[in-house]
Amino acid sequence: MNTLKVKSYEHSYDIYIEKKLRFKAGDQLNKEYSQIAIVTDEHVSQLYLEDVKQSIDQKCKSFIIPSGEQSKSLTKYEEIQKYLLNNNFDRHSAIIALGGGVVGDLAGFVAATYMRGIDFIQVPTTLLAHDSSVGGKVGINLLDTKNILGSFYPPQAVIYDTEMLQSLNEQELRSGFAEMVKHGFIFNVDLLNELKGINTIDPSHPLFDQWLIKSLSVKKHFVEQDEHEGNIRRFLNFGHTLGHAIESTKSHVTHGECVMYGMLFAIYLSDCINDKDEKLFNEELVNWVKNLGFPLNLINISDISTVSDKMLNDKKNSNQFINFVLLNDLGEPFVSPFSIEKIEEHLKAFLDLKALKGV
Ligand SMILES: O=C(O)C(=O)C[C@@H](O)[C@H](O)[C@H](O)COP(=O)(O)O
Repeated sequence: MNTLKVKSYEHSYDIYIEKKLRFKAGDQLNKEYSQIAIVTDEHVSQLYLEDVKQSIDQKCKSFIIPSGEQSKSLTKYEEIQKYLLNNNFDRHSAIIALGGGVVGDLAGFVAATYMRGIDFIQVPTTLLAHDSSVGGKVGINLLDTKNILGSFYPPQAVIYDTEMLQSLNEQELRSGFAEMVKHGFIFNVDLLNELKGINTIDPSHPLFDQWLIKSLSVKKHFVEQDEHEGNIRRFLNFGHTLGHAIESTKSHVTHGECVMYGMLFAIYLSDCINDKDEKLFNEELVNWVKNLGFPLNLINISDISTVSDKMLNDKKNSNQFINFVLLNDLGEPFVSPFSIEKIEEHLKAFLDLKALKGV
């Protein structure tokens, strides 16, 4: 089995990566708990809840939430807390988050705050969750603003059965793939080049698990050095400043699709700042992204004021300046502050690019 150990202030934890791991998820729990609540969503529960439940030889209940981002809410947070309380979950109990980023973020935040913190274990079922299940960021949305209530609360373990990725649809695969590409852009250029060699996202590709491990290793690299995002962890937010703003205003697009669009803008912005002859934003990049099926028409001129308003709520901001993660070069991220007026100007020019308009 492939294992990555992640160091954390609280405790170190392992990421286990192997096909069919859901059938032996229970073996990776290294404690006897008084009770376990598996939090999952309507879709995943039908596919994998029984497999995971059966692998656990401990007292186990389940709580099922509606699938989708709207579940990352105060209402669902409160419902799960009440469920735990009404079912006498104590400090020696645990939560297993079985699902994608929504389940992991919500269940993790519940675990972080119930009785001031109980154990939680991430069992990611999506490609996107390779990113969200590692690093301890847990939280929910408020008033359409992404992840604005939350905490850093590392899991006890991440149990990743990559066979489950085969049940994802194209849009879900794209969503997670964007985060793998992000890890390539900000740190592992070899990974980026390998990913650029493919034109379909296929989790049964013989190298897919290895790419995933490389991507997880980039995440590990940043979170181990700056767990609470005082400095370099901000680089993991590449593409998210615009990405989150778009995501909170559109319902039909996924997190990763918005992040990919946000990365394209950040790359364009990097070129404007760097003023080098060789541009990072080029037609080849746009065509690759387009051929993978990423939507490149997520916003138009009339959306600019709405998304820039949303960007003002970004957690990286300081003194009304929007801190964008940009690239000096591939694998060389840095953070640069912009006024909202400057960003709006750049966004207008970006939307006017021929490469984007041609789609
Ligand atoms: O782990 C991080 O740090 C990241 O920024 C990774 C992001 O890909 C992830 O989407 C994260 O949840 C975003 O966090 P936020 O602080 O921007 O809400």
